[in-house]
Amino acid sequence: MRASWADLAANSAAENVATGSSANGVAGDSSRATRSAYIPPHLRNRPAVSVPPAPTSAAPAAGSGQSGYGGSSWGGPRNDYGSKSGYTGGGGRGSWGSRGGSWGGGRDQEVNPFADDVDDERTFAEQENSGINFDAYEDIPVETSGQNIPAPVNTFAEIDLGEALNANIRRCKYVKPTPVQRYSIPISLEGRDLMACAQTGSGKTAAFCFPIIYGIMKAGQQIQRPSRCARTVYPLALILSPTRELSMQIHEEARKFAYQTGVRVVVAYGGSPINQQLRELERGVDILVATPGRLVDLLERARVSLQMIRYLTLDEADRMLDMGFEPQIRKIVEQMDMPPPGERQTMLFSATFPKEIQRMASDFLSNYIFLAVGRVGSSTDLIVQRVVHVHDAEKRSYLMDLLHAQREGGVQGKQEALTLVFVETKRGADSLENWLFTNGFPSTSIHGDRTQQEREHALRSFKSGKTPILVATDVAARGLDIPHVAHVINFDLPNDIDDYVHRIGRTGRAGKTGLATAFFNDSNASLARPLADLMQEANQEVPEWLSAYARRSTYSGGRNRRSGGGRFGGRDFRQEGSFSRGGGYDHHGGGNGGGGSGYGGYNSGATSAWD
Ligand SMILES: Nc1ncnc2c1ncn2[C@@H]1O[C@H](COP(=O)(O)OP(=O)(O)OP(=O)(O)O)[C@@H](O)[C@H]1O
Repeated sequence: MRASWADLAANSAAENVATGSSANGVAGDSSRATRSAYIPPHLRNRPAVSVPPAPTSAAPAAGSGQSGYGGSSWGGPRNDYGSKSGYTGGGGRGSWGSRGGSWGGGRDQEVNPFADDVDDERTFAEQENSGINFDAYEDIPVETSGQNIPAPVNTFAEIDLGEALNANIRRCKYVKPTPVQRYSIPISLEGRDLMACAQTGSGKTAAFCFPIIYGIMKAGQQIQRPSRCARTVYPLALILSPTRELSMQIHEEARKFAYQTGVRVVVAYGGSPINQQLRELERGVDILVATPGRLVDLLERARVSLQMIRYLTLDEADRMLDMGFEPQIRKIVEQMDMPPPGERQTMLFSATFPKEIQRMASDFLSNYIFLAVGRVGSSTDLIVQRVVHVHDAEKRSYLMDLLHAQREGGVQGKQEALTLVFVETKRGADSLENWLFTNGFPSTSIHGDRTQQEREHALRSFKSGKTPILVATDVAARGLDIPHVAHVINFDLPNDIDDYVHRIGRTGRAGKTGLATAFFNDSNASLARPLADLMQEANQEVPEWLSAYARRSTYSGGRNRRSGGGRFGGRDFRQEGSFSRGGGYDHHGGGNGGGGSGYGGYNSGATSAWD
């Protein structure tokens, strides 16, 4: 068993144990409550109609006559909390308590989730999102397949998401939808099930959050939840992700999108005190973001019921249905009280979708649309990939050279740039972090043997630039959206090419450019061919020695057959003759159309980098 899988196994195991450790960074951040009155600089002097400022006092927006949803008089979805919750509905914008707020008397104030953005602005001069290079997305290949596929949109204005959500989109400084958003939001708004495969850093989180938030806002009062006997809560949407940090991140993003919409988002993940999470749940939950282990714990304690789930999202869905997580996911989705496919809406998202996983995932879906959004198919590809031949014994000194060069010249001119170094084992991470530190490179590490507090502290320290080098196992490979990661170094390469795709995707996000360097030697020979192919498809320079490795490697199939081929991280397995369900379906190639060779099968029995 590889240590990187052990990381996750450790997570899972820990999720079933309520630790006695003190409050973690997410929930225990007392400074946030006091920041709710602060209006960040980028929101000052804006006309109120364009971006409603954060509330500055306990006086709620609810009852102001403004509707949080499109102008209708929507009373908010909170019908299972009654007077106990302190939420009074009555206006479009429900308000919940800040974390420290008292929940029995009066109406609590919803904490402004945009307040933290100010910290980023102070640390890094460059601001995100508004400067996104959308031209790079113009020639992106897109494929959709399935029946009656809704048309894509070009602008957010074409989609009716309601004023409150639109205001949050503006607060996030999203000017245009990204390609995956252009296609998937109309599909999801029509209530269709979806399997979406789109490149790393292309905005999948918003793509699944917007329709869920809108759907809950729209359903509003019509949703009748069971009366709250005992202390069971009934979320309407469930978003599952494989790691604690990713769940925390999705929660933070979703809270921004749901700000002042009346939709309440709560997170539950292992390694931090369950009682605190239970308290948050008791205050009401519409959207529950969770890791599987902690959710199973909550379900077994009957503190959460899935009976009212209308929306189910698996982020990093291929990972969630991989061997490690599949039993837990099946338990949650098929063996508890969740409505079956067809009665709930199911959305699966990832940057990679092996065909065998697609086949398994189709159990969870009903008449779904497959969406593949490819990489940018030109030399403007956002991540520059380099691979260097380095023997194990020389890796440290090579790394040192790279870091010195980076310090002197900056990566792509960015002095403040962050560097993420992936290693194979937890011990290897500790050892490399220590070595870097003693050699004058402030660094930290994240892996499954560190406590949750240590992991969160490490991530904060890295994000802030205090320790601009993060040594990580695969626990940090998926989903984490850390601005200013300019360089990803695969000190140890993974066994699985899809893991490589996710790792390098920690840079070059949201239209920005990034650099990925891989240390390759004989022990990585099995990766030579898929790596050379991937680099070639992305218009990267493939060194002659790597091509020679690739030619020599006997191609045995298995996990390293990339399922997407060409410019996609995955293509609809139903396109293959073997698919027999459901009859005919439409198939559209968008952008530059299809193309790509496609590797065909995927051997679920093969070991992955997570094992
Ligand atoms: N329409 C948009 N305009 C500008 N920025 C956007 C837009 N949508 C999302 N973003 C930003 O793009 C970044 C990447 O988004 P996100 O983390 O959702 O990517 P992802 O596709 O889920 O990546 P991964 O596959 O690595 O999980 C985030 O910082 C997000 O705020």
